[in-house]
Amino acid sequence: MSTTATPALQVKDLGLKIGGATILEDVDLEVAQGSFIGVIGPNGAGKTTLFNVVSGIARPTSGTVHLGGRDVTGTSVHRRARAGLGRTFQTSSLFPQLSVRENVRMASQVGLGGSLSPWRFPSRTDRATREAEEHLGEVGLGDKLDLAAGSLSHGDKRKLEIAVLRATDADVVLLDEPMAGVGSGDVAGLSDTIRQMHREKGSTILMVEHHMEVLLGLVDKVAVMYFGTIIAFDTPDAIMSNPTVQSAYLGTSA
Ligand SMILES: Nc1ncnc2c1ncn2[C@@H]1O[C@H](COP(=O)(O)OP(=O)(O)OP(=O)(O)O)[C@@H](O)[C@H]1O
Repeated sequence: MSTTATPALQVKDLGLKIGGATILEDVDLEVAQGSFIGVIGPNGAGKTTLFNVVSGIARPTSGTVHLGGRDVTGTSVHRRARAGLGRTFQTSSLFPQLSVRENVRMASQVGLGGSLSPWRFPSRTDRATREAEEHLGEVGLGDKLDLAAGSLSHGDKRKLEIAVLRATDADVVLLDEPMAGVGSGDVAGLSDTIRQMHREKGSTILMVEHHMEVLLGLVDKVAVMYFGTIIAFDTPDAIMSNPTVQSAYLGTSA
């Protein structure tokens, strides 16, 4: 199989049972390299759980996860991050007391192959700082480098998370509701930032987002989850006119 034909991410027959409850069942998804996939579905459909299984936070009870053709099903979160997987969470994962620059610099340092010990690779640390400032300029936080991350507005925190992701140099990026809690004035800017990350870096992106207008404006394909499984995976137009999707999820208000 040629490299370009290898999917960036492949989940096969994925299942997760917790206690007596089936959270995921028979989830199959093949994501081509460089594509941008939206993941939608009603509350509790299993979207975040799928991201948790893909990133290694949760272990599936059946099925496999492959990243770039490599089986990572039993591996740790850390190992998957090293294999090029990055993600954001519904709630922020920033270091609130550290500066905006420092949050991204640490990610850059790791992305450059260094450790988190600044005294061990001083030259890399300098490069990491330069890169961090570049990424922060790209997301529109160039004038907030020295502020504590915790003092930023919600919209700016989400931009900072995107800058952190860019710095980690992740090939496959999972964005979990990046627009949640973002004010209407920040939605377009954040959406542009995500689009830019996808286009310039060629990252493969999977994004859970309830803000349908934003999602449909960004993605190539949409996966629809319903009761722990994927009931449709197609282009936005095909999804919007799919009768199964309409009756299961979108309803008459779509
Ligand atoms: N650790 C757990 N223990 C028990 N049930 C869980 C656990 N994690 C998730 N669930 C259940 O699994 C189902 C799927 O949850 P999940 O958060 O993945 O849904 P979601 O599609 O992301 O929802 P939302 O859009 O509201 O974020 C829910 O019914 C949830 O209560």
